[in-house]
Amino acid sequence: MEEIQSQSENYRSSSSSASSPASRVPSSNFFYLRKPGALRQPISFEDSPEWETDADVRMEEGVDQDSINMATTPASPSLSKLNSGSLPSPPIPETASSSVRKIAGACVVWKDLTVTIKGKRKYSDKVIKSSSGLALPGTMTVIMGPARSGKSTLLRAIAGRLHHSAKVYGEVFVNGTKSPMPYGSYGFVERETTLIGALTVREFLYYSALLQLPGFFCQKKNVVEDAIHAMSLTDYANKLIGGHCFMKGLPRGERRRVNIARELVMRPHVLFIDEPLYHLDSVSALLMMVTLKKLASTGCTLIFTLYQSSTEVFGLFDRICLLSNGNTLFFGETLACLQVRL
Ligand SMILES: Nc1ncnc2c1ncn2[C@@H]1O[C@H](COP(=O)(O)OP(=O)(O)OP(=O)(O)O)[C@@H](O)[C@H]1O
Repeated sequence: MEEIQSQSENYRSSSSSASSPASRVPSSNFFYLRKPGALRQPISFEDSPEWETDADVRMEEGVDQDSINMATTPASPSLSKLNSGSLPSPPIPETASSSVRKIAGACVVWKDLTVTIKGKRKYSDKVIKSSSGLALPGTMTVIMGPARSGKSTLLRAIAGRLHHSAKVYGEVFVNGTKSPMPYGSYGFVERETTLIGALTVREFLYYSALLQLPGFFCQKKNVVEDAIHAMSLTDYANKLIGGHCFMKGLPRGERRRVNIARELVMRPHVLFIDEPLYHLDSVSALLMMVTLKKLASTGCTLIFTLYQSSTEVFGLFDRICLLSNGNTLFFGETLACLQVRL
């Protein structure tokens, strides 16, 4: 809890100016109800969320990808421990992370989040009870727990994407500012999404970029190629997504990667994923997690839910939020979780 408090203060002072409205917001027992337009204050990111500015620079100057936007992100404090610890963690190819474009992640802090959801007549019991935690740039934070423990609800509450029948109490700070994240600054991958089976992976991502992003078509080519590269989809880029009628489709793992790549074309600072390993076998799950780890190493803040994980996959997480029936049993570094007796 002290870590959460200090990180929140740290980012508030470093990312927001002295006159930031965030410093004027009462920090305790503040009723946080999401309303359109309410509490809108600019969130300070280390680089601009306007992706096309960077694309312009790269196209016009032909600069190497890594030299653009070398925003420094705090290294994962627990990664070194994990690698030196007893947990086996699969090797992450150095070349892959070094060739992927850098993204400035954001520090996300949630404090005393409580969620109630309206049933048929009245607001039900609390689905999430006073949960607190944080996710840092360049790290993977996982929300774990048994079925119906409230994982998806907590993820949605942090992202500000709960249904209007839900009431949220508590606070969420992004880089020290209590404000909904602006369009394009974050991505949210649903558990099950629809892909267009008649298109190839590359075509599908182009269409997504065309629909989601402003700017010229040629600028979007770069972000699409970046997303394909980041999700290790190069071998599948020209293959049909398929999967409808009698057409054989991409394997499940690759379909999930396409879902995530679709959000990556926005170059989000924070990426939320509901169950990235949904319906994946153990090998695909491990490969997916290694890809996500590489993505996090580019600077992006990753927050996702998981129902279960193998030991190898578990060793890749930086922080874990353990839920049971809406209660947060544990929040902290993954290694520390193994030493706690619940
Ligand atoms: N829209 C809703 N209306 C009513 N109750 C809901 C709604 N969404 C979630 N709940 C309730 O909140 C609780 C937690 O649901 P949630 O989907 O967040 O859990 P979960 O841990 O993600 O579960 P699973 O992994 O099985 O999807 C459940 O008891 C569920 O019935």
